[in-house]
Amino acid sequence: MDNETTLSCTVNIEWLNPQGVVHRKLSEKTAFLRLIRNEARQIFVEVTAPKAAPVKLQLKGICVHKKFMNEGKASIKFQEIRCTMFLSNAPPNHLLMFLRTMFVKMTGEKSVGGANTSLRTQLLSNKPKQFEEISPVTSVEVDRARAKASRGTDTTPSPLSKKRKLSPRDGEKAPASKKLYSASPIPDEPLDIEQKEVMEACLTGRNVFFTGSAGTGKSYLLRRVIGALPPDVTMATASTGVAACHIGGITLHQFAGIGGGEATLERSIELASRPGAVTIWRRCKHLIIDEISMVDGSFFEKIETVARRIRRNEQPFGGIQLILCGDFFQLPPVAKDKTSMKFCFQTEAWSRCRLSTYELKRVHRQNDDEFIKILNHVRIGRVPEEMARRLAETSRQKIEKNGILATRLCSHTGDANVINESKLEALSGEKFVFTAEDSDPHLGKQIDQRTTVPQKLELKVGAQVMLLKNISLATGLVNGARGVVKSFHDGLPVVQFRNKEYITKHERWHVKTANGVTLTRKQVPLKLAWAFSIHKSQGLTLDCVEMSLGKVFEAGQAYVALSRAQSLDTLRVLDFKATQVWANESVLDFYRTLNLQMESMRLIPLGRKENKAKKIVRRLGINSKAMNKPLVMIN
Ligand SMILES: Nc1ncnc2c1ncn2[C@@H]1O[C@H](COP(=O)(O)OP(=O)(O)OP(=O)(O)O)[C@@H](O)[C@H]1O
Ligand SMILES: [Mg+2]
Repeated sequence: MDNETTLSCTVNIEWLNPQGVVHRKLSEKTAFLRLIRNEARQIFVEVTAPKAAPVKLQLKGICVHKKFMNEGKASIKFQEIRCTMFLSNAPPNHLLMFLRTMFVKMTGEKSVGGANTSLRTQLLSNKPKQFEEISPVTSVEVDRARAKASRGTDTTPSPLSKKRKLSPRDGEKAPASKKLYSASPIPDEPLDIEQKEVMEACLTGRNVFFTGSAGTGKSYLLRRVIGALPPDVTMATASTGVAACHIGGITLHQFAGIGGGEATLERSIELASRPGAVTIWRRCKHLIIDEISMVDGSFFEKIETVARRIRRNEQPFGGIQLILCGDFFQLPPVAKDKTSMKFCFQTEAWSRCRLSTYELKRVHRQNDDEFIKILNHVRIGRVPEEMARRLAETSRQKIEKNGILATRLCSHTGDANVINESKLEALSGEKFVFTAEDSDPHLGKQIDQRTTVPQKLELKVGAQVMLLKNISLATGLVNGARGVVKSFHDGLPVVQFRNKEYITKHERWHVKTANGVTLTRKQVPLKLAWAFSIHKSQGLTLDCVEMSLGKVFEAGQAYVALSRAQSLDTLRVLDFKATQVWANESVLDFYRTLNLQMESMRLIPLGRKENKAKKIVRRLGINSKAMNKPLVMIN
């Protein structure tokens, strides 16, 4: 497996002659890169591939193009030897770690007798010739490299900026790459122990389903799993557009290419056999689906068959690794006919996939124990009287701060739109209109489906807004932060957030379509936030929320709404009644069986676990119809 000093990916190397013509090439779909050091402490990157002789290139005077690092791509230009190495299809997080090690080691390298050792000194040296693998970076090295990089010393590798491309010998140092010199290049918190276990299972290639209550970090973990898999063969999807944006993916429907799923199986196979769709189906090795609770079981079954037929492989999903995540206690699939609706776990396809199942228990969204306890009861639809009273009491709370009003969560989408439009109209003052610049104006609809960034945004002073980009973690200017428009400066909105006033500027969003084309939208990072629908809020963490649950119409809808809040203090529930909260019976059965199986797994030695689990389920008379076959559990 890759670590900080090694990387597996596709590698293309081109050597140019003095006239700038390529005179030698190396092209390896799966190559292995290693950072090594010789006896003179010079650093090299070594490329090995199954059928080619190893290539060692000294990392000296290099320029690194890393703009597309998040897509698993980068290039390293070795200026002195006129050679460029193109890396692609690298797991983005591994690529980031690899480049960081390279930058830190090169920058931190002591120059006395080190990287700058002359050829003469080397030849005269009687040290035995040998290469050794570079050790992982330490925090001391990071600090030393950061300090040195800010001074722009000779050994600092440069990101390839526009300026350098024009005049590579201008001698001026490009700014050091902040991300690559940071203590933790992956800007998030470390995974907790349960999340790590799931991550490991996902990387072994097994089919995995992981669940857990709202806020246990399922989507967070999923983003990390996506970052650890090769992007060209990994399809990150979710059942809804908002959830897909949250993990930087596309909707499952967009991926499948069979329309809404109403077509017959034969017609669906025809649709998936069209040139664009078929390539995606054949290329895919890892299919990731977030918010699996909202995927209609019939659609899941259909795409499972389509996958086998298109890929001409009778293994479940035609041999694609499945990584599924979600909480079936949250919103069910949107179905016109409720009687025929089924959850994915009620299908034969689900059983065939023999999913290793995990449940995350540690809640990260809330850290208020009382609230977590209440939410756990709401989740299963059993709210004791004193908890119902506690929720009802929040109706009198004042949760507004600095003019930022609570976001109203509505059970119906139409209501949310009406509230936002009418509140904006009611404000006096000039209306400012911000129209997004799209890289391809004809594909604006596709960008709409892939981001929550509006094409047309109308604002006035006093408008309640939500931030749509991570600007600064330290000051709380993060995706989802709530604010109010204070004024306009040079035509751009100035927004008061909880702790900070911020003058917005245009930001860019890059989205990838199913066939790999990158589309860009440039817009101010805001959207109106007087109200959202509960369906659109699934998966989000919200700052300050208010709701009336009188009109909820789905099992789990009240749970989704309540669990968006981070604490009881930032929540206001108007007219709460315990009857507004209920769970679906099949879901309750599914989780009861799951818990029993998990419990039995813990008690019984490996090998006898499945039979014993079945026995327990039978003995307790639990309805196991919800699950056609026992799940495979991994301890
Ligand atoms: N290991 C972690 N350390 C710190 N914070 C974490 C960790 N995992 C998740 N979080 C934070 O917890 C919050 C909830 O995470 P996330 O949205 O992934 O939960 P979820 O299980 O997907 O919830 P939902 O079921 O509502 O979609 C986020 O703010 C996320 O950044
Ligand atoms: Mg989520």
